[in-house]
Amino acid sequence: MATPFVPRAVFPLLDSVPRSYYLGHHAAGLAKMRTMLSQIDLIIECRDYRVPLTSHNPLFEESLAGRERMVVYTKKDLGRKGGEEDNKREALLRKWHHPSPVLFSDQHATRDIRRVLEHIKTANTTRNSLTGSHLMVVGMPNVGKSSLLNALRRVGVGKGKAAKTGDQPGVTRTIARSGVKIYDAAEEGTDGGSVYLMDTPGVFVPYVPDADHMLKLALCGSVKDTIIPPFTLADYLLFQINLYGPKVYKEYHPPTNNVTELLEAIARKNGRLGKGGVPDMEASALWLIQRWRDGKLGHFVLDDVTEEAVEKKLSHDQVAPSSLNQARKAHKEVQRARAKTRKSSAA
Ligand SMILES: Nc1nc2c(ncn2[C@@H]2O[C@H](COP(=O)(O)OP(=O)(O)OP(=O)(O)O)[C@@H](O)[C@H]2O)c(=O)[nH]1
Repeated sequence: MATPFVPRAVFPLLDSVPRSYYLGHHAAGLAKMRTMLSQIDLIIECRDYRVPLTSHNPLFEESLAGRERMVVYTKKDLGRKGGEEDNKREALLRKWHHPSPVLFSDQHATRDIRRVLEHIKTANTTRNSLTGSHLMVVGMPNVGKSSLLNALRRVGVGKGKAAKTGDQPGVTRTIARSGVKIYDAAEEGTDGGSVYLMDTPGVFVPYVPDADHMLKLALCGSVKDTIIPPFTLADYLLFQINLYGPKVYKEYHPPTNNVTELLEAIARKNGRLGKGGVPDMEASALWLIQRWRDGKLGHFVLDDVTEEAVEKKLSHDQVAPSSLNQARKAHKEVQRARAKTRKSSAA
């Protein structure tokens, strides 16, 4: 009888995975957001539904404190299975962010977008009806900020796309002079002014605590695909898929923990062969990753959201170095300590 498949319980901690992706336009964007804060009535913070804990950026807490906030978990369609587990997770996230409202959205689901709009309007009735309300959408790179802005505009004022979107991070790099109208009070005949939403560039955390965080964020597209080798990322994806359900790739290979075997099978089936019929592993790795990002290899959440995990995250953020220089220093210290350990064990 064949032995049952056992997925890997842990993924090896890889020292080679970079732990920072804090770019010039992230820092510049954040600095600009800070200067604009006094004109902003409400901040919409976007986080990725698939990584609710990992896509939390303490920089926003630190830099944009003191403003009313709403948290929107984007790309719900890619993470939600539609069961009790999802309800439990969502309840926990609501508790975590209380008293800020928490919403979950799929950019194409008009019902979700309408719900976000309703919350915005409720907050808006208490504001200045002459100048209107000015909102800012913030979040990690590629989390779906511009898409949310476009969806709110579509549902709110029935107009087309105003912000450029794309499947790689860094499409929005600057902040426009004025916001985009997403609600017209005169047209609707309501109290409170119209609502304008300002798009901002995605801002990455200065320094992620470990390789696992970086791999999750890279899988969700917060990091450019050139930063982590596709083979490593595909291996991490396979590790995650196997925990969820290894049958999703059954048309290519039976359940396996060996990414080389799976990528070779994909290359053969998709005809991605190089000279002499050698499987193109990189092309297959990128294809596998993209297929998951498109929601074609299962819908699941990469973070394990429990009371304990939320507590841990909160206490880590409180003690973790948040400034970039401190973060770099801490990273170098860790590297030095590792090198020292390696040297002494080699001696
Ligand atoms: N499936 C799904 N995809 C989404 C959703 N929202 C956004 N996306 C996709 O995610 C990718 C990134 O979306 P953007 O709106 O450009 O993300 P951003 O946060 O503005 O990105 P930056 O410019 O890096 O700050 C695009 O390919 C979108 O089509 C969603 O609700 N569901």
